[in-house]
Amino acid sequence: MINLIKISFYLFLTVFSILIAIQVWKTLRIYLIYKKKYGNQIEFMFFPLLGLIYFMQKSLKENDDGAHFIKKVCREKPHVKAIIILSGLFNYFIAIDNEWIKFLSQDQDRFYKNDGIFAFSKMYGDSLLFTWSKMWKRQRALLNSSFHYDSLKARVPIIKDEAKNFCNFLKPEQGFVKVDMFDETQKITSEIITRTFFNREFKNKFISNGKSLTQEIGDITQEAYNYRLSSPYFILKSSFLGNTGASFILNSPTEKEYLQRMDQILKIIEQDVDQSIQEVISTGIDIFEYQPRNFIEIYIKEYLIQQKNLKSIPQADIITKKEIVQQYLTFYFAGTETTAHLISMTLYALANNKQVYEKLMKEIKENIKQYDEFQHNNLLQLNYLDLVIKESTRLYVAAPFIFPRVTNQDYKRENLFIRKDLLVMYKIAQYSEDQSQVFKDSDLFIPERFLNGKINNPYEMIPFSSGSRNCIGQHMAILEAKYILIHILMNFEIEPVPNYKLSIIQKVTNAPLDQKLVLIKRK
Ligand code: HEM
Repeated sequence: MINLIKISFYLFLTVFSILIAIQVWKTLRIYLIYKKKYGNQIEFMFFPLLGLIYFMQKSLKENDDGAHFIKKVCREKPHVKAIIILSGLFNYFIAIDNEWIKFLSQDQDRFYKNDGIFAFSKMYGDSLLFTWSKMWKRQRALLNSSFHYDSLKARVPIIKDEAKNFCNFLKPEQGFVKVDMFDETQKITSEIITRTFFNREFKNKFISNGKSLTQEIGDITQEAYNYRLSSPYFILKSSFLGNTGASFILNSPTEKEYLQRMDQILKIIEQDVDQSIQEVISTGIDIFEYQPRNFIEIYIKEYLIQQKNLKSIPQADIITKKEIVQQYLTFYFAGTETTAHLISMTLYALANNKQVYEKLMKEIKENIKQYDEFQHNNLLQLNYLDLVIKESTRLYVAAPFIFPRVTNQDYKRENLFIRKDLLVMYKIAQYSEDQSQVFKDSDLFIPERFLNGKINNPYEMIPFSSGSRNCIGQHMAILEAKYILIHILMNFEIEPVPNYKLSIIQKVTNAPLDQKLVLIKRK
């Protein structure tokens, strides 16, 4: 018996050592190939197992910004075209050269996403953010019309209505108060996404332990993201099995708990999808004539038409309820925190830049008398607000780079070569100072900078990414930000928090460590 245990142990040790040796060799090979081909045009960084997460944490600790290590390379080593971060298990190629970023954003169909959070396929895998090829094309074509000017304009009443819930607990006599800006704005952006998707509210929807459903969607996504990046067990498992394989076999107790929580969310949302399907059917209108009023009805119309004749439809074109549920989750995930980030960081910038704040208030006062009466056309007169928001997306980028991509084949275009065993990303934040006059003093908040001439290279600043997989919701995000900011600025005064130190942590999106960003008082 003891001999058997001994033999099993040595066998395990041998197999484990071989696997480690293979990974070490693969990693070393990447280093040698790229060093030989590009020399100092590539910046190499290495930390065993943790790789990227280690450098983000170090950067946060030392520079109060999880992405500072990339900014540093862009500023101090202008000859560097890409950063390769090696960990032995997951090796990243991050393009920072504008020409290379252009190539990659133009050739997005050569890459796909198969990772992001633990069990990403369960929550998000069949949705616009993560699908690729034919399925992605079909979804993008179906959803594009919902983001056109007229569709967005139709959502203004919901946006205006929700904006009024901002800090509704604050009374004028309380004076200036520190509140969690991220949380307050996220409550609004989250309801806007839900109401525009389902045409009803999720405010009073709770999961079994009493937590709100939307809070749970945010929490599980964040926890599953952190787990994917930091659990040695999952990192090791997924390096051999891929994210999807590793998420569903040999599950640890934590993984089982995550999967159960995800199941609960999916089940509740599927009930809402069923309810919406029944609502459409019960109108009695011929489905071919039905005029969808929101995202879900666009889907339901297609879904019900397909159900009449499923056999004639190619597999990739069949819409499932799972896809509809995941589409809601994706809009929620992609559109809630990011837009809340834009609004709350703009408030932070205004509180800390008095001249900008006063100039913007003057513009708002001159053009808008009453929030309730203010029309969509009034927005066109607020040119300075445009600049303020643009500057906010530049300086306080919601994400420094795109989600990692993989490719089945080595990629080559002109002098750019990417091996298929690398995870590929490109920088979307603006970091280099020497690109043009526009980006002079680029750590300062100066909305007027965009009046100082032309940006030499458009790929230097692409907060919503670029190319075919750019952000489908970017105009909606800007529209929401404008209406919500105008409401806040007309009804509240803001001031900087004394001794506040901005520290940016990289969660699924960027976020300040201390979310009580400004002092705020109801007028
Ligand atoms: C300030 C707010 C926002 C920022 C900064 C932002 C940024 C981005 C970025 C950088 C991407 C590319 C990600 C990648 O390729 O890895 C993206 C994609 C996407 N965004 Fe946004 N986003 C914002 C708001 C929104 C909103 C409001 C929605 C939906 C209502 C939305 C929905 C999406 C979707 C569905 C994709 C995937 C598009 C595709 O792959 O075809 N985003 N966003």
